[in-house]
Amino acid sequence: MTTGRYGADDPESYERPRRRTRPRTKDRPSFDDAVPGVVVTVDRGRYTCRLTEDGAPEDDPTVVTSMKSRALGRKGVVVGDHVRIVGDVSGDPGSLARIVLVDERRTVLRRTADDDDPVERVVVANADQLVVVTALADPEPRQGLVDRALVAAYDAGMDPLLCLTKADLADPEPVLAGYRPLGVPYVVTQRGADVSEVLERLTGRTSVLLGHSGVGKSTLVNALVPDAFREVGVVNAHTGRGRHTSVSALMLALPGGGWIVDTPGIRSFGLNHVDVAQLIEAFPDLHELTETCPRACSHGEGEPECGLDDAEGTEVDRVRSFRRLLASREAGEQHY
Ligand SMILES: Nc1nc2c(ncn2[C@@H]2O[C@H](COP(=O)(O)OP(=O)(O)OP(=O)(O)O)[C@@H](O)[C@H]2O)c(=O)[nH]1
Repeated sequence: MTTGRYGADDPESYERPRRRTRPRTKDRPSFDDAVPGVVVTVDRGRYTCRLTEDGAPEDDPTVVTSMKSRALGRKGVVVGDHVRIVGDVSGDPGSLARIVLVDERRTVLRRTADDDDPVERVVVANADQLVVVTALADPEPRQGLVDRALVAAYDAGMDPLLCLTKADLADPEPVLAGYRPLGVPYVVTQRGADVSEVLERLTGRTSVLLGHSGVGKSTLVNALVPDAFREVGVVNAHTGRGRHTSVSALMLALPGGGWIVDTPGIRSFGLNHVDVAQLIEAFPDLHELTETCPRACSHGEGEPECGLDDAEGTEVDRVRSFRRLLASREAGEQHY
C-alpha cells in the first residue's frame, strides 16, 4: 500500500482516510432524466402535475399523473410544489409517473389541525398572493375571518388581496373602511361584471383563493378561467351557506400567465405559531414605533409602555386595525 517515493515505514506513506468514507451505494441517484413539473391537484395519493420548464404555465401542457417515489420518504407533496418526475411522463391515459424530488418551497400556507386530522399541514406551496374572497351580502361579511386570513397571509410571506364579491347586493364601503388604514389592496366584483381588474392583480403570480362556501368563489373562478368547469353551487336559503361543490385544492393556469389555486379544503388556519414580531414586519412604520417597547411587549391593546401608543394622526387608525388583527389570532372563531 505504499505510493510514491516514501518507504513503507515512513509515516507519510500511510494511506489517509479519504473524505468520502461511506460506501458509494448510499449515494442518491442523480435523477438526470427527471423532468420538471408543478403539482396542480392531489387526490388519494395521486398527484396531478403539469410539466413546465420554469414553473410558469405552458400552452397545451402535458398533464401527468404521478405517485410519490419512496426516495421522498415521509416528505409531503402539496399543490403548488415544484417537482421532478421520472418514469412514464407521456401523460397518456393510464400512465403513472413518479415524483422523485421536491424543490425548496418559497412560501407555505398551512391549515390548522382539526378534529379530522390532528396535524397542522401545509396545503399550498410557492404561492405569493392570498386572495381573501368575501361576499358583501348573502352570506354576510365576517370581519374576524378576514382578519385571520390576513394574519395567515402576512405570516406566510404572501401579499394579501381582499376580493369583495356580490357588489350588486351591498355597498363595499363599510367593509373597506376596516382595511383601508392597513393599506390592504382590494378589488370589488359581481357576477357577470368585467373581471379585468381582478385579472390584472393575478396575472403572472401564483394566488391562492380563499373564502368560505357560498361567497361566489366558483363564479369568480369560472369568469377568470372560462374552461375551469367548476360547478356553481346554490346558497341554502335558510343558512345562507353554499353547498360544498368542490373537494380538493386545484391550481388553474390563468389565460394571461400565472396561476390561481382554489382551496375548498381550507376551513381554518394555523395561527398558533404566528409570532407578533414576524407579523409586525409586514408594517414597517409600525415596526419602527415598537423600537421603544419593553422587551417581550405583545403590542396589544392596554400593553404598558407599548410604542404603538405613541401613534399620531392617521397612524392611530392603523394601529387600531393592526391590533384588531393581532387579537384575531386568539379569537374563538377558529373556522374560516
Ligand atoms: N347576487 C349575486 N349572487 C352571486 C354573485 N356571485 C355568485 N352568486 C351566487 O352565489 C351562489 C354561490 O356562488 P358560488 O360561486 O357557487 O360560491 P362558492 O364560493 O364557490 O361556493 P362553494 O362552491 O360552495 O364553495 C350562487 O348561487 C351564485 O349564483 C354575485 O355577484 N351576485
